[in-house]
Amino acid sequence: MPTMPNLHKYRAFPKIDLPDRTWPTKTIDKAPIWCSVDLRDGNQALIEPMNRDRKVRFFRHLLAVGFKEIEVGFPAASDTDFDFVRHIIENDIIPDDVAIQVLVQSREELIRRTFEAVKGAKNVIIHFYNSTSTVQRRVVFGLEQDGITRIAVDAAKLIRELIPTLEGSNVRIEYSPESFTGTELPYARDICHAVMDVFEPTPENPIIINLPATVEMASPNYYADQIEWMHRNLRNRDSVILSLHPHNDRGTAVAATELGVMAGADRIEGTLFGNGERTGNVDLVTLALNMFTQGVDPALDFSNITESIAVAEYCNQLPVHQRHPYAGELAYTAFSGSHQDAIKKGMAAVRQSNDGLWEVPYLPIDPMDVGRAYEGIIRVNSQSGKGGTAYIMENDFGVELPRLLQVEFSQVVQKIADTTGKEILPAMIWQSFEDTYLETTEPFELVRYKVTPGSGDGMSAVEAEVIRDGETVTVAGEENGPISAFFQGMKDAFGIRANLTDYREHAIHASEKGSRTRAVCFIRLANRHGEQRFGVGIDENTTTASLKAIVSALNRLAKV
Ligand SMILES: CC(=O)SCCNC(=O)CCNC(=O)[C@H](O)C(C)(C)COP(=O)(O)OP(=O)(O)OC[C@H]1O[C@@H](n2cnc3c(N)ncnc32)[C@H](O)[C@@H]1OP(=O)(O)O
Ligand SMILES: CC(C)C(=O)C(=O)O
Ligand SMILES: [Mg+2]
Repeated sequence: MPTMPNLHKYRAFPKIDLPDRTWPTKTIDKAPIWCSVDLRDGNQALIEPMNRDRKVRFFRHLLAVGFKEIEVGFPAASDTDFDFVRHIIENDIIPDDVAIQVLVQSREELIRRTFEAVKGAKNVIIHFYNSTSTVQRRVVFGLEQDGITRIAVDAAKLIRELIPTLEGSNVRIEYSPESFTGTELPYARDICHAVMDVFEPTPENPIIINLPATVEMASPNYYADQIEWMHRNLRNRDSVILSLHPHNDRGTAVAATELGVMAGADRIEGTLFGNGERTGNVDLVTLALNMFTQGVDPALDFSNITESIAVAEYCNQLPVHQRHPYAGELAYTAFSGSHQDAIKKGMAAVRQSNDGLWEVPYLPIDPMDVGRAYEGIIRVNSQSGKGGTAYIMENDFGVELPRLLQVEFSQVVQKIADTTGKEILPAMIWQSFEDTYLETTEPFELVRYKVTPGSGDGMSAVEAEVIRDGETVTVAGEENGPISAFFQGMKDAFGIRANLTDYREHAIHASEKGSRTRAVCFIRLANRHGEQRFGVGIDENTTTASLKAIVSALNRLAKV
C-alpha cells in the first residue's frame, strides 16, 4: 500500500535524451544578464497588486541595485499598469541605460494597447508569449501545434508591423513559449524558429528567447538538459539571447537556474527574494549572492540587504522569511553551542589572518558584506554553550572571560535557559553576570581601602574596611603588592584558608561617548578542599577592580 493516497494520479517526468550533456562540468564564472520581473510576475501574484507609489518605489530600488532590464508590468491588463508605465516614461524616471520590458499575450488588441503604453520610452523590450505545452494546447486552447504556432506568428507579425510606431525608441523583442518545460523540445524549438523567422534577428539585434519553467515540474537536471538542448538546437544562436524564467514549485528554482546557466543560458528573469506565482519566481538575491560566495562579481549590488528587504516587504506586503538565504533575520544567527564555538574561533582567525579570505564555519559570507552587523550572529538559549555566552560578553560588553570562567558562567546561563525555555538576551546575560560575580555582598563587602608603602623595599600595605555579616571589620596586610596584601589581610582577619590559583585582567575600552576605560579583573581561588571559584571585579581603578575580584571570589567560595 502506498503511504500517500492517490499516488496513481502522478507520473514521472519523461526522460530527456541528451547523453552527451556538457553542463555538469561547467562552472558559472560571470554574471548573466539580469531582468527583474518583480513589477509584473511578482506583482500579478500579490494579494493586493502594487499601486503606482509602491511600483515607483520598487522600480527606483531595482535601479539602485543595478538592474538594466526591468519588466515593469502588463500594461494591457489594467489601468494601474498602463498608467505606471506612462508615469515613468513621462516623468523621465528611466535612466538612459535601462530598458523597460512589458509583457503581453499574443492577442491583437492587447498588443496594440501595449504599444500605446510604451510610446516615448528610450529602450523597450516587447515581451509576448503564448502557451505551448501539451496540456495547455489540449485543455486551454484546444489546438494542435500548427494552431499554437499560428497564434505566435500572427502576434509576431503584428508586433513587427507596429515597431515603426515607436520611432525614436530602441525596441527589442522577447518571445516566451510559456509552459516551456511541459513542451516537447522539438516543438519548442520550431515555434521559436517560426517567431525568429518573422523578426530576422542578427547578432547586432538579437531576439530574447525566454524559456520559462512556468511551473517547475522536475528536478533541476531536467531543466538543465532542456536548456542545453535548446542552446544546441536553436539556429542562429549568436542572434539569440537565451533567457531563463524559472518558478519554484518544487523548491529548486535556484538550483535549476544555476544549472540552466551552466547549460548555456545568457539571461535570468526572477524577483527579489523569490516573490511570484504560487511558490514564487526564482530568487535573484540568492542567485546573485551565491555567485558572490564563489568570488564572481554578481553585477548586482546587495550590500544593503536591509533596504532591499524593506522595499520588497513594503511593496509586496509580504514578509521575507527569517530563514531566507543571505537575507533572513536569522540567516547569520547560531543558537547551537558547537556552531557558536566554531564561529567565535573562525572570527578570531579571520581577524588574525592576512590573506583577506572569509573562512568562518557556518557563515557562508561575512554579514557585513550585505550591510548586516555582527550583533545577532550568536544568540543564546538552552542549545547554546560556553562559546556563545563568551562571545556576547566580549562582543557586547568588552569582557573577555578566561576559558575556565566561561565554563563556570555558562552553567549559570544554561540554568536560566533551561528554567525559562526562552532565549537569553544579552542584557539578561549581563544581569546574571552582575548578580553572580559583581554584586556579591555576602558574607563579605568591601567598603573602602587604603594602600601605603610597606615597611620593606617593594612592599605594599593595605588597610581596608570590610563588612562581614553586617559587622564592619578592619583588615590589614603587608605583602609585595596591594592585591596579595589585601588577600593576606582577609585570610588573617577571617581565618580563611584559600589559595590564589589564577589572576588576569584587561581593559574594557570605553564604548560610548562619555564613558571611561575600566579594568576587569578575574581572580580564581581554591579552598582547602581544592574547590575553585572565580571572582570578578570591574572598576576604573585597577587595584580596586582586583580587590573587588578577591571579595567576589571569597563570597562565591563561601557558598560552595
Ligand atoms: C505564466 C504567466 O505569468 S502569463 C501572464 C499572466 N498574467 C496575467 O494574466 C495578468 C494580467 N492578465 C489580465 O489582466 C487578463 O488576463 C487580461 C486583461 C490580459 C486578459 O483578460 P481576458 O480577456 O479576460 O482573458 P483571459 O486572461 O481570461 O484569457 C483567456 C483567453 O485568452 C487566451 N489566451 C491566454 N493567454 C494567451 C496568450 N498568451 N496568447 C493568446 N491568447 C491567450 C485564452 O485561450 C482565452 O481565450 P478564450 O477566451 O478564447 O477561451
Ligand atoms: C510570461 C511567462 C514568461 C511567465 O511568467 C511564465 O511562464 O512563468
Ligand atoms: Mg512567470
